[in-house]
Amino acid sequence: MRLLLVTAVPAELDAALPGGSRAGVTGLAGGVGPVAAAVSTAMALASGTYDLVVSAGLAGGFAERAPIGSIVVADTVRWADLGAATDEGFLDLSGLGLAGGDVLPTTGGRWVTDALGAADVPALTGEILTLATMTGTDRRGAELASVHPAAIAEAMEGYGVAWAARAAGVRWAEVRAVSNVIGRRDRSAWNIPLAFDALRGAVGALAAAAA
Ligand SMILES: O=C(O)c1cccc(C(=O)CC[C@H]2O[C@@H](n3cnc4c(=O)[nH]cnc43)[C@H](O)[C@@H]2O)c1
Repeated sequence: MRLLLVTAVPAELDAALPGGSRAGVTGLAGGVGPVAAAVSTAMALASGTYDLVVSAGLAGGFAERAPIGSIVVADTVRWADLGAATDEGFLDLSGLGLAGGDVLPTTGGRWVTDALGAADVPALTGEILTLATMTGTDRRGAELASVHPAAIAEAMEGYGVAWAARAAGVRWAEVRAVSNVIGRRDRSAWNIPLAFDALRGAVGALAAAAA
């Protein structure tokens, strides 16, 4: 198994994969947001051969769905702010009569949950939203929780990684550690050390299964 692990920032990669690579796993800090993630992933897939791409890093967890320190695994990913904000509410691309922007079911999520299960790493599975704009108010967090009842977490890159992997015909998944509760931005309430410990454990399990 040749696994490409794509984080947003180098600190996430250092935490997830100390040293940047392991047998069977290549790490890449691809940048923040769906566009940087998609371009970096597409370039990596064009210059190397991989069986699975994993979008990994920190995430915000929806209150009472994914607590700080938990590992979340996507069964589907959705780019939740791709569309139009209208007086009648948010319209996604299909609501605008445009193609693209579909919810993407992961093609490598089962391999990931099996690998985590084999290593006794607890994980929550559900939809992970991709947002170009990180949620920073309680009002927006409550709105997203209501509109997306199956969503357990949000991050900023998963959909971009998935889009690039899908275009290249490579299986993909999203695995994250929850560092903060989605809502009013309060950097002091983020627990990055706890999330990084959890992320290191989860990625270690994936590396063991890939080796
Ligand atoms: O401040 C630090 O020390 C620090 C160290 C490592 C990473 C960070 C980040 O800010 C990572 C940003 C990255 O994390 C995802 N993320 C985390 N929480 C959320 C959220 O509530 N909503 C959306 N995205 C979130 C995201 O994928 C970012 O790219 C800071």
